[in-house]
Amino acid sequence: MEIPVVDLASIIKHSNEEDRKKAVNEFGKACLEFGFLRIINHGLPDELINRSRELAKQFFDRPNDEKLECKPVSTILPAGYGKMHGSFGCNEWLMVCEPILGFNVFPSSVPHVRETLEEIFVHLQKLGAMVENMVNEYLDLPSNFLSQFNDDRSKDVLMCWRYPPVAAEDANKIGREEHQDTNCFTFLLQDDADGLEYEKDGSWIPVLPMEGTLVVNVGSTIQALTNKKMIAARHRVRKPKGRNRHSFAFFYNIGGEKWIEPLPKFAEEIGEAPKYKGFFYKELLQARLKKERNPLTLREEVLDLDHFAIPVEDYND
Ligand SMILES: O=C(O)CCC(=O)C(=O)O
Ligand SMILES: [Fe+2]
Repeated sequence: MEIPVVDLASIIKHSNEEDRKKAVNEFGKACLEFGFLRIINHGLPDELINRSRELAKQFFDRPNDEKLECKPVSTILPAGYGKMHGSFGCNEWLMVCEPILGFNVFPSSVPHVRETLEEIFVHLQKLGAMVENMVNEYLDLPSNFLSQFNDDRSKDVLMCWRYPPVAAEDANKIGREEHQDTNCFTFLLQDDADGLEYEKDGSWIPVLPMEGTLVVNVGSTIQALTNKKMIAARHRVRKPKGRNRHSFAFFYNIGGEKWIEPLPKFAEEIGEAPKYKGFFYKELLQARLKKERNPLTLREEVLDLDHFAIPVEDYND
């Protein structure tokens, strides 16, 4: 089933109240029913998107030893270049963090790559705050509740990905393992290579590239806070055929010290048992990151939100 497309023009332009409410409603409903949607008229300039894509591509085209010089300098947030070495292929990434932190590492051989990727980072961060406010309104939470709860922007991350092409016989194999994003909201900018799929009611459905749109998906943190009203849909990426696939994934994150548990409004206050135990966000994140960076991690060591689920039979205890 095609994911919904939500037009954000009325939100960006602060136009009439009726259109604004309509957009908030459509956005919120898509988070409940799909956990995956597209947005149009999202306010990100086309020119900036194209420039960012072009420079990320130029970076990945540089020789290996030059890319390796962009290895992370910070152990807190490993901004910089990395490459996977697992059965899912040698996907490469360039991780960009909040520019003010000063952790970002870029090659001097690609002029303007820093300014450009840090510029799109800031735009995506604003979009994240806007979407968070829309969801806050849709869920009828106290004004600014989510933005006050999620008040640390230093953990936001932009991942620029390159999925290298594979031999013909391997095409269509999975190049990025199925997962839920752990964060609040993710914004995805794909190039024109297909491969992204999301899971709905047990089926895998392609999210085909569509120029002018940004894909948004809900993360596990929002699923837990809403007691599974909003869903963090699983997604995965198939290996590209005969060419590289590039994408940007911007993670509107939350601080590791935040205690995440279903809000009473979506549990006790409406007579529903909480579906998750409380946890510190970092507990969920750490096991995921370990897996991503160390292919030897065993599957059973990887935590996802289900790890904190309260079994149904315990609901009424
Ligand atoms: O490359 C994509 O389209 C998806 C990337 C993704 O799911 C992620 O980075 O979490
Ligand atoms: Fe993801």
